[in-house]
Amino acid sequence: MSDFLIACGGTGGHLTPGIALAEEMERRGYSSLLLVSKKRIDQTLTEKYPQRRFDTVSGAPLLLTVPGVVRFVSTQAKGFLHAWGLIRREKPRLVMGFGGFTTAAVIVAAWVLRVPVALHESNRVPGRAVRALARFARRVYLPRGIKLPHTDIAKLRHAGLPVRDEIKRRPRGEAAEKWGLDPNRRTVVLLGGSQGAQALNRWASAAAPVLAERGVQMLIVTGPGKGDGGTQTFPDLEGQAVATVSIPFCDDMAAAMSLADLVVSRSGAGTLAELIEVGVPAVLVPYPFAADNHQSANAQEFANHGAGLVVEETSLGSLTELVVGLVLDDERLTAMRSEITLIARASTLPLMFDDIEKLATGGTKTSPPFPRYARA
Ligand SMILES: CC(=O)N[C@H]1[C@@H](OP(=O)(O)OP(=O)(O)OC[C@H]2O[C@@H](n3ccc(=O)[nH]c3=O)[C@H](O)[C@@H]2O)O[C@H](CO)[C@@H](O)[C@@H]1O
Repeated sequence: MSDFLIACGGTGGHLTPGIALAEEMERRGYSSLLLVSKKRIDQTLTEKYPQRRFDTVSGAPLLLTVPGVVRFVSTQAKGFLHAWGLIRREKPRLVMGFGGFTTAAVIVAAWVLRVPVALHESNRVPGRAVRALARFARRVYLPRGIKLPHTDIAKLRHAGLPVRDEIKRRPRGEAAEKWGLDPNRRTVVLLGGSQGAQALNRWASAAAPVLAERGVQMLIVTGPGKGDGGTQTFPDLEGQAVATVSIPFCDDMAAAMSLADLVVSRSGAGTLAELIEVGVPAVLVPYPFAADNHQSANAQEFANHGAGLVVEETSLGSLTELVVGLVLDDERLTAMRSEITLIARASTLPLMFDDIEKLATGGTKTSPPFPRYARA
């Protein structure tokens, strides 16, 4: 039995908020089962949480080709049957979906079995899954200011993205030691989302000696399968060695962010929420092929708050100069960090958690207690 089934597979940006929700609900005395995909990133991330219960659900994104549609239908059907069995066995109070291709089958199965459903959209352009599934949900959580057309507004709430308990600022020395870096040097950390970003990795390799010359060290998270990792050193203007460390996957994002004076990153909603939690300014390079260009919308919002800058991938040629200027500019970095503190203070996450708990226990007018679905 699980109080919550949380469908959160497919990318790190879907999975980590699912873990964060499970952590919060555990504090409130509820159990959760997290449903993830069979993708390598899900398996890598889940290994870090042996104390949590995970299950895998089939699913594939909808590609508009004949094999793509066949694969979508067959994996969703398989996912539906599996989810049906799980819901009957686990008897959840609520099924929560964080979007993505593994959400659909689980949400539809829950709706058919009359289990309350809630959805969460983290991006500033709602994804296809959340748009299509909103009709089955009693509640849809959206980023502040984002609308979902054709959906009963009584269902909609604005809320941020839950981040895992471990995502807290840590002592810089401890973080530097983890990767053999110097706690007293300016540091740029490169992040490419959960899959890594080749274009940013190429930029970082070319920029590392230039940054080192100005005394700036780098930690580069290349993404799984996109590099072997290792340490290189380059001289600064006095001939002192400055390190650049590459790692394929970061299992301690709080430490990486705590070490950074400045992050250079893709603008997935997960990374942005974590940057806000740890309080780190960023130069954001949106993934240009994200659905409906949602990473640009995410990045623009972060920049509009004064927390960072946006550079399009087509302008990577100017990125090194911009990063060198910014990471050595104390006044600007301090101003950006204060803006981030203001964003963090405006968080409505506690309200969202209360609301989810109420939905699960039958406590709101818009969410009547589970009709015709009896908890055993
Ligand atoms: C290419 C693509 O479609 N990306 C989407 C994907 O982002 P994607 O999952 O790539 O990136 P996000 O920034 O949203 O989230 C990454 C998550 O993985 C964690 N992490 C990442 C790398 C690592 O080495 N270790 C680690 O733990 C991060 O701490 C974070 O929690 O889902 C997001 C949420 O729908 C979307 O906003 C993104 O546009």
